[in-house]
Amino acid sequence: MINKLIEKIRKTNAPIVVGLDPMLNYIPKHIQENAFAEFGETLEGAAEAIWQFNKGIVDATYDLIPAVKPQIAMYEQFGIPGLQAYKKTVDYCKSKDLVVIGDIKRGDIGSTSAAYAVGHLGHVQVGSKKYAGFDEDFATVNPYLGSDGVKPFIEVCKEENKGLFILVKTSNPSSGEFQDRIMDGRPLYEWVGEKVAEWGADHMGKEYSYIGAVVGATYPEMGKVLRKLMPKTFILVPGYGAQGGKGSDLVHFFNEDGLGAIVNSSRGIIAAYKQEAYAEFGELNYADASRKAVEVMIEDISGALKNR
Ligand SMILES: O=C(O)c1cc(=O)[nH]c(=O)n1[C@@H]1O[C@H](COP(=O)(O)O)[C@@H](O)[C@H]1O
Repeated sequence: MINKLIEKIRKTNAPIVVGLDPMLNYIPKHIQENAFAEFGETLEGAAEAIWQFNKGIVDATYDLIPAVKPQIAMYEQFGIPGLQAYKKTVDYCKSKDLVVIGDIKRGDIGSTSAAYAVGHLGHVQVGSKKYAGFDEDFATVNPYLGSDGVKPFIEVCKEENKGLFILVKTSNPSSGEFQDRIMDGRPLYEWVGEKVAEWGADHMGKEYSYIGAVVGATYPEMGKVLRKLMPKTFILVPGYGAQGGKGSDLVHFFNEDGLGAIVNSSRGIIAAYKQEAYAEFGELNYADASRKAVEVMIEDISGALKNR
């Protein structure tokens, strides 16, 4: 799957991911009203609204981008109907040939991680039959429980030709509270980065490993160090746009081959129509505003990479 992701990045010339993180307050009124007219002001109504909203964005952007990253919490808040909207979104994006990164941030003791891995990336055995669960292409993993919490995910990726992005240095303001703590002379995130590179070395695609890392756009200096520490690791870089990351901050997340990173923006794309810069589109044309925001993001990142 890492090979497909790289191939699609080359084809689109866009090392970006659109984060499908729908909140009801970003969803245009006409979509909410239609969904509520059919299903009432219920969890089913909310789930229908987020699905219709996502479909509009995917239809307007799929030809420009290699991948999407639905964040499962945004769906889980609407209970079972929300999870059904998550699955519908995953399947629809796959039908549009997009690579789907399930942002599930799981990680537990080995046996529980194995169940998470099967449910999201693998197939579960039911009697003589096997079934896929959510069936994303990649999943995000929290490595805090150590190797035995991560390895079951790696095993399933190997069997199923899937991939991971493992949290190394997160984009949020307090990520340093634990991740930057110095242990044996180096920050914890470097130890984690080194471990991710080690896990990845045994699980290579053609050019990069299918065991990737997550490093926030909001910490460009740390990104530079981690890029060098994990040369064959693909880095998912969230924190662009709504959290303040810009193209010029991101050049060192990429290798000399122009590859090695993929930058996520969620609110900056899906709620673009709410920004002054895209106000001309209006609420009805929210998806066109998202398309424009994708074009601007691609230009910002590729411009920065050209000028480095
Ligand atoms: O794993 C992630 O994707 C992630 C890691 C991280 O360090 N920071 C981070 O923001 N994310 C996710 O990336 C998305 C960022 O959303 P926006 O700030 O709206 O672009 C959310 O889905 C977050 O859960």
